[in-house]
Amino acid sequence: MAKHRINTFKPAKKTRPQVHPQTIELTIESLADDGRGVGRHQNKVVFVSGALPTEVVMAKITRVHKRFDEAELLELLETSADRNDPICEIYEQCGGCQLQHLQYAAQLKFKRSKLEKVLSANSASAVSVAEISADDRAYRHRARLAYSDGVLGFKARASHNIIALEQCPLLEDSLNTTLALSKTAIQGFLGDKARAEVSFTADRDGRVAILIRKDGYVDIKRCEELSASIVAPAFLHSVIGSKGPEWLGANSPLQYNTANSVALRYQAGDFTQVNARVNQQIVELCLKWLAPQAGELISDYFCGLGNFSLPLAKAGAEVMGFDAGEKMINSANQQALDYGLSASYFCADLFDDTAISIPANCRKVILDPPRAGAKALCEKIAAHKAVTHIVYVSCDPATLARDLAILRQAKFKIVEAAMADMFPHTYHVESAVLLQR
Ligand SMILES: C[S@@+](CC[C@H](N)C(=O)[O-])C[C@H]1O[C@@H](n2cnc3c(N)ncnc32)[C@H](O)[C@@H]1O
Repeated sequence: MAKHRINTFKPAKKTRPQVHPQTIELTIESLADDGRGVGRHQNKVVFVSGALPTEVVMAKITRVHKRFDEAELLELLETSADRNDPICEIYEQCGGCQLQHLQYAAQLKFKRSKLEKVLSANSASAVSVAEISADDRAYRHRARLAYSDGVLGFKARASHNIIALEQCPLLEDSLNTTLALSKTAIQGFLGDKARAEVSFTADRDGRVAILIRKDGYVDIKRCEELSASIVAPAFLHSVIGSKGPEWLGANSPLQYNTANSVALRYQAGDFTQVNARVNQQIVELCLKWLAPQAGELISDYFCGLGNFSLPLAKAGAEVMGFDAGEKMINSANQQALDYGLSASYFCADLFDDTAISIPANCRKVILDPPRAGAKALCEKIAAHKAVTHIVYVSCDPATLARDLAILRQAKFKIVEAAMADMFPHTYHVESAVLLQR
């Protein structure tokens, strides 16, 4: 008798999450984009914060993912020759810096290699990378601190907690002095319950504007009292509440120098480049690359206050600038008038391709987008036959790589490149690339 075949389908056993040993030993092979060491354990990638290439470490797995694990450094068994003592006491806890344990020269090499990878992915490995850097300390002319539960400081590493800040070696001296002299008054003003963001901005003349954005209403009388207690040359610029009125106190404009003897006037809250010395060098390089001719039209996308285009106009070009920040556009137009320059600025959302305009007679373009890059704009430029020169200033190698690929499809070639260390001791990479067709 034929036996019936019984289909004994058994559901596959659920695979259990792999049990990881808590503590592992591994060799670090490279640095990830966010500055963590990358090693392998049982063929799986492990990111270890604080570990450097060539080091052998003991690490504790803290998070398990499908394709990689994350781990905390427990002990260094072999130490890299590039290891450094951090320059800040709270480096291990603070979320502001990621590379203080790496010698500064090696940080520059790491950042340069990130740009080189972008270039080689875009068939431009033969293009050499110029380097722009300045002091690796006291370089920040502005800082945005968080305030919660009575604590004023930077966000902690991998957490929403706030680390109380006394001094930061990356801040310009005037910011550290202001922090020391006004912290208690600001804490008294905000109390224990409020959550707020407190920004300090130092201008080229050493004045420091304090801008507070806080939960809830703004008590005008208490703002006046706080303003009176701030020690000059610092001053309370404004206090902005999430509900109700703003206190616009001493909001006279600040100034910082860009290139070509142009001083940008700005308000606390406007976008300014964090590192004025590095910024000046980048603007000078971009001016050299674009070689503005008298009367020729150059468009500046994501122009902010006109950091690139006012110096270009001063060099003789006619410029048009575009940015989403309405206040900055108004300010750029006013400064063009004050300097008697041929520059006009327009408000536009440059992520919306229907809002992007490229003038018909525009051969040269500069763009300086935020980290999200400029995909819609690059697609427009690619299709615009008149454009022959592009300077792309980027703060994110990943979106730069994506956008360069779009431009390459439209026959643009990368001819120059520079890595600018705008943010020493952090993993952020600023770069500029010149393309031509
Ligand atoms: C990296 S900053 C560069 C500003 C200026 N080029 C400079 O050097 O000071 C990026 C600029 O992009 C602007 N921005 C951000 N999102 C935008 C958008 N969707 N459309 C237009 N501009 C935008 C910001 O207002 C900011 O001014």
